[in-house]
Amino acid sequence: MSTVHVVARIRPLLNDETENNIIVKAEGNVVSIPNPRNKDEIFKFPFNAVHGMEADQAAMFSEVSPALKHLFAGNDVQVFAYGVTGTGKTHTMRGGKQAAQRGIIPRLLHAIFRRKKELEKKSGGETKVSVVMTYFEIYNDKVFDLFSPTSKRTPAGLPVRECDKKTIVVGLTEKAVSSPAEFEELYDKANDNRSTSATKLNAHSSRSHAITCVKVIIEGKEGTKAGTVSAIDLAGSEDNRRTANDKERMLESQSINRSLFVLAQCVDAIAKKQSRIPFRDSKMTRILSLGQNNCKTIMILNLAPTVAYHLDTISSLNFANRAKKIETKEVEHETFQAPPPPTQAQVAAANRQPLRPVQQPARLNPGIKKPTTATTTKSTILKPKFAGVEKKPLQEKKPSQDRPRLGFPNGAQRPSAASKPHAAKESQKESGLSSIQASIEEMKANHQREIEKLRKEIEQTKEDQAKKMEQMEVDEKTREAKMYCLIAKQHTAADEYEDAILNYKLALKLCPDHPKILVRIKKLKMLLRKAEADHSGDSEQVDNTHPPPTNVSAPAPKKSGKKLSIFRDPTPSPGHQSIIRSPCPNTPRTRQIIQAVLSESLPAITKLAGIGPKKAETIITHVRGLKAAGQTISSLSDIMVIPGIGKKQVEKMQAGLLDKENVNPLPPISQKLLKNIENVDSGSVRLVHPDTDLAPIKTLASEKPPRKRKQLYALEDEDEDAVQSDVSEYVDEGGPLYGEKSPYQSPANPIKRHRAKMRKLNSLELAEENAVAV
Ligand SMILES: Nc1ncnc2c1ncn2[C@@H]1O[C@H](COP(=O)(O)OP(=O)(O)OP(=O)(O)O)[C@@H](O)[C@H]1O
Repeated sequence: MSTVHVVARIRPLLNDETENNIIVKAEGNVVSIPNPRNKDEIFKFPFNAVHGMEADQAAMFSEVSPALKHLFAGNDVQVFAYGVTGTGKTHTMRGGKQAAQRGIIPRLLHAIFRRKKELEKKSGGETKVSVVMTYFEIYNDKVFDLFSPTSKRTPAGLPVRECDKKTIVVGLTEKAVSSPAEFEELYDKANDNRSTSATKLNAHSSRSHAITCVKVIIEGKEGTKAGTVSAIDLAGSEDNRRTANDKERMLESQSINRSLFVLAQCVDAIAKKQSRIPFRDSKMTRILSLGQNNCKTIMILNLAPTVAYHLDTISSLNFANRAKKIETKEVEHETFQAPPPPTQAQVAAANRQPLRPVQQPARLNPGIKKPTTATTTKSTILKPKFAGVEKKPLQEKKPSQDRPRLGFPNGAQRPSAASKPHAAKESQKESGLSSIQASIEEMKANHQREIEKLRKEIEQTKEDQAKKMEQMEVDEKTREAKMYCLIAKQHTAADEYEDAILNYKLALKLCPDHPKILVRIKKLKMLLRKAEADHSGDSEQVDNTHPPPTNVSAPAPKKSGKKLSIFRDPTPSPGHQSIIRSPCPNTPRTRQIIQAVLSESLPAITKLAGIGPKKAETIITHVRGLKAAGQTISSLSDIMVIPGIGKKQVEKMQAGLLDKENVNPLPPISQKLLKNIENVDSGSVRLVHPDTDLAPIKTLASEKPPRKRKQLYALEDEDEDAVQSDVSEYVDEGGPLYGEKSPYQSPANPIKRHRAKMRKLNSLELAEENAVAV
């Protein structure tokens, strides 16, 4: 009976690691590491051997080579490397290509072939040694043959079966190997099939547990015996907060961590001598069957020296501390006569010995004797001298002679356990205590990490909520500002610049310093100033130059946008043609409505859409009242306030006019223009604003009057359009304020406006020509 032989190896510093970060030290056969919670307290973990950073590959193999004797005696040997990712497991087991860098597995094979040669030579050819090999990996809890190409893999992997209480991988390729060179070739090729990837912690991280099984069959005079050495390069546990793994790597990592967790649980259960050991919870533990295989087991504990791995290193040390207590019985295989050539199942079966926990031998393998108390005692006595953690403070405070102390000063040697059984017991107790203490520390640290994580998550959630609230506020403001802008546009469309400015100012309060709103306000203010300035001058001009139409009084210009009007120069010089543009208060449609209203004529007013005789009478009464008070109607808003006439009614009137215009083949504008041209006197052009109610001139009806009307409308509406279009463009630009199109968007887009301008120029030229011709 022997325990698992645990050898710790501390890897050297990597390029990105510095000496002042070293915390793990090799002191004889003890690994020392500070308590993560209290740096002054040093934990000490004794093992069968400890190799420091300077240890080479040959030194590591020296820990394994004695097991060759057992192998050639027909025993099984198991070597496995355990440790966190990036601690040097693959380096230890496989190593590099150069002879000095070769790891345990190639060195084992070389040693096997050397011994084979010696044996065969010594026996004078009577003994024949053959070597058969299988190599497979457990990736995401599935078994894949590394001797067969990855393209031949099935998604489910190879099945694992229990046969005669042994774990067998069905369908593995067995390769007979006759020389080290042949092995090297096979091994290198198979390693290409192994699942490795770059992670943040290791550029060539093993994503699987790789298991190399080498069966040595010795045929001699006395019969045949076979021993198998299994070398296992376990994948490393990973802290996924540090790996920055992607989705695929995370899945691998979860599988790796899970299988290692099950392994730790198995080790715990074995150490506590529990009846149920959860081997079947993962394929790796099923195949590894730690402590159940009656074979010599060597565990290489790979450690990183730096503080970055502090907690992981403590976790690994605890695991190894428990694993070293696992007892295994080395059972020599029965020698048998004339063996048939090994079948695939037999080779696989031979990879594992009958498994049974030492404490329940009868249950799993009734053929093997239950260990006696004496055996157990012997095993206990052979426990390492240094057992567990040294607790300096405790030791200094309570140096009582009567009470057993919890630790020893650094470097102090406990008397040999074999010579002093009482001391050995004490040492065992202390070891147990210190390992419990280390576990508690580890648990505390884990809890602390969890709490930290939760705290961060809560903070993050709070931050997110605050951001959401802020965003909601901004959205609300934007919505409100949008509304104000739309109202402002509506006012702009109705030439109510003051109201428009007011609404833009309200929008500006919600979106301070918004450049486009500022520009809009500036423009509107300019327009307002101009309209006010024009108001006085223009009304005089209109009054002077054009008497009001017979039945419609002229509209009074209100604070409104600049409109273009073409009128006769009051003092034209003979032979001189002049075209003078003057601002005009309202759009033609608005003016038409105002004219009708001011006409106080029942038929003219009832012509307006939605106005019946009753409403017309109300309007006439209202207008007369105003006139009596020395006031007049000068804008649509003046009409809106007439009792019984609201905003909707005015919109109806506008819509009605629009419809009429669309069906009228010869609208008054063109007629007015032509009449004026006809009436031109002494060579000067007289183009009037098309408000005058003139009779149609049929002779010139062929000049596509609707187009002319449009041209003039475009001409007159140009500035208003520009404002509207700007607002629309503003909306179209999808600035922070405006997400949707305004229903008040200008009908004329920039191209149309440009075309209208061109048409306007053409029409003016045409008008001039016509005037001259007349
Ligand atoms: N003893 C050593 N001497 C020199 N370099 C080493 C030693 N041990 C490890 N390294 C280097 O450390 C790095 C990580 O080693 P390795 O890939 O063997 O880690 P691992 O434990 O197998 O990681 P994983 O579990 O992710 O596969 C490699 O670059 C390796 O060369």
